[in-house]
Amino acid sequence: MRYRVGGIALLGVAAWLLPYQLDSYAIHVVNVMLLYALLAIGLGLAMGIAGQINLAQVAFFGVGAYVTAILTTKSGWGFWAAAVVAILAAAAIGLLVGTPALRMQSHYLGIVTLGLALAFTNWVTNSHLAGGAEGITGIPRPQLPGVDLSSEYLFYYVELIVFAVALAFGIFVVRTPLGRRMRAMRDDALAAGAVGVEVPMLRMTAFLFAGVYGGIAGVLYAGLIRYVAPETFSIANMFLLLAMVIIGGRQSLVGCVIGAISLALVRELLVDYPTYAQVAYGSVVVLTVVFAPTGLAGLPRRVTGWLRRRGWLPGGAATAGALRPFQPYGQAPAPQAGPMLEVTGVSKHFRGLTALQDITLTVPAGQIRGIVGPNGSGKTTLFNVVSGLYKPSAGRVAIAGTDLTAARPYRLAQAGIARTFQNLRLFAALTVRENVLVALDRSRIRSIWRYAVWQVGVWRHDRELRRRADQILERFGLTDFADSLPGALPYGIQRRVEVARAMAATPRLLLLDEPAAGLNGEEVRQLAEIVRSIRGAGVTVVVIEHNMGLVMSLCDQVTVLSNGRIIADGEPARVAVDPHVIEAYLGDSTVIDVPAAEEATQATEVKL
Ligand SMILES: Nc1ncnc2c1ncn2[C@@H]1O[C@H](COP(=O)(O)OP(=O)(O)OP(=O)(O)O)[C@@H](O)[C@H]1O
Repeated sequence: MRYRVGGIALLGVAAWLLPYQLDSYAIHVVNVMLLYALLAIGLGLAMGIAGQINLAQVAFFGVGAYVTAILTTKSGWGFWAAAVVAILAAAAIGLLVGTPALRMQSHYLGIVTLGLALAFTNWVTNSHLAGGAEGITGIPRPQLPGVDLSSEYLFYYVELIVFAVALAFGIFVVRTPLGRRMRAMRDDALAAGAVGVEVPMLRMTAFLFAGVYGGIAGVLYAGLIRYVAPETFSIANMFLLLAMVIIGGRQSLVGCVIGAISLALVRELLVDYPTYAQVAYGSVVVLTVVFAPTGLAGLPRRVTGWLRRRGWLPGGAATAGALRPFQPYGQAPAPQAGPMLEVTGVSKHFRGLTALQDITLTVPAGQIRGIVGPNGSGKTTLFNVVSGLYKPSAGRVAIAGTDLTAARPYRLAQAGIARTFQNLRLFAALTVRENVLVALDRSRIRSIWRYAVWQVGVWRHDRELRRRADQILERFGLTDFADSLPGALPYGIQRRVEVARAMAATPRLLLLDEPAAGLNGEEVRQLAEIVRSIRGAGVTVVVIEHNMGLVMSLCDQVTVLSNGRIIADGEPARVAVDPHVIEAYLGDSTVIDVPAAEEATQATEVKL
């Protein structure tokens, strides 16, 4: 930490003294470089951190610059008043461009945002108001009392301060709950929604940030160059910006800055060879994507990892440590009597296929309900409908008496549903602690104003969340793995992390989708203990399982699905000998071998 503060102070001093070493052309180059760095931070936040492909960053830049130019030259506004409106306009355009992200993602979103950026370039090229292809000249010099901003040397200091604040703010966002939720959304939007992350609003927030950073860069550009023209905001420059972010490392804001500065320098060196410059950028991007997908910023970690794997560097076993015993929850008073989950007449059709047909079931509060059935019988589809991932084609779902049919996953998570997934959906680029932290955080997107005006409050909230996350990790015996990435851990531990993450959301209803899949006999025994303790803490549990031993020993009641219909429902022992059930599983009436409850969780599992 001390080294880090020292390093930052040293960089600050170097940046402050830099103009003394530069001639007037060089300081101009540095000023333009800082603008690119600002744009790259905005793009890094939206694309690298939040995973929203944004090819309109150059248009946000243009909106900032053009609004300043138009208001100052055509309406006679002062520079700073125009600057405020320009940044607000860029933020609004950011939100507008972001709306397609509510419906589409990945390359589709890229194409749409690129289209909107092209529309902007076309508009400014053809608009009388924006000065057409010639652009707008005569933007007044920004005034600051006692500072002559017509000097590029002094303008550098304005840019430097804005840049330092913008970078510090970006890093603050990334390291606190908002950035963590954005990273979780980037890794797995579906799982993020299931732990209560307000995915649609968060996507818009990412574009809002991109718009604000673009707008600020645009205002500074207008103040620095005092002339705007369409070619500055062209698609070629958008790709240059994209290259900066990819080369630097889009998941690190410092990486984005390094990329922006490096490529702006290369651009300067190749300014007399524009054809070669394009080829050079393209080649460097391809080489980066192939050999260093995490960009320059990720290189040190990749190199040290490589050296460790070869034994040339000591330590580094991310998974070192032991899974400790689970510490049971305290006994909570029995939850209020009445149904926790009511599914009434639910059907789900996928084009021609009927995955669920008229499903009606009620799970009383405090019960452990098993859902079993042959492969493809509709169990996971039922979970997906209950947890809001699928809209039912018909029927309704109510949680504790409140109708929440087809509510969005994050709404259902906020209403008290948590779930795990059959194929484990942990946030791969977040540590185990961060996975738990995302679920713990109940703050709503409407409180993001605190990031702008009350950072201390955000920081305190984060510290409190970390304290609680460590308690949860301790309860689940995961303390030793708090800083590991989930992918580095054995499968059984990952399954436990997923249960811990679900419980961090303090649910009333926990849905476990095949929690014993891939676990050995001892791990299954521990899982049963954990689930019983969770129920003891007042949480209703619904569990999909193929391990009949576990179902028999754990569940109060079992519902059997076959071909999307309920074919049996009742006490485990009765259901297991139901001829319909046996027929559904085996296609004949051979009685299935069900272990007695007490030996049920032994390794003699009956896999159905
Ligand atoms: N998104 C989807 N699009 C089309 N068909 C789907 C979709 N999701 C599920 N299905 C189909 O619905 C049926 C039920 O699938 P589901 O995954 O719910 O079964 P399951 O009982 O959970 O099976 P398993 O035990 O193998 O997990 C299957 O035929 C499956 O192919």
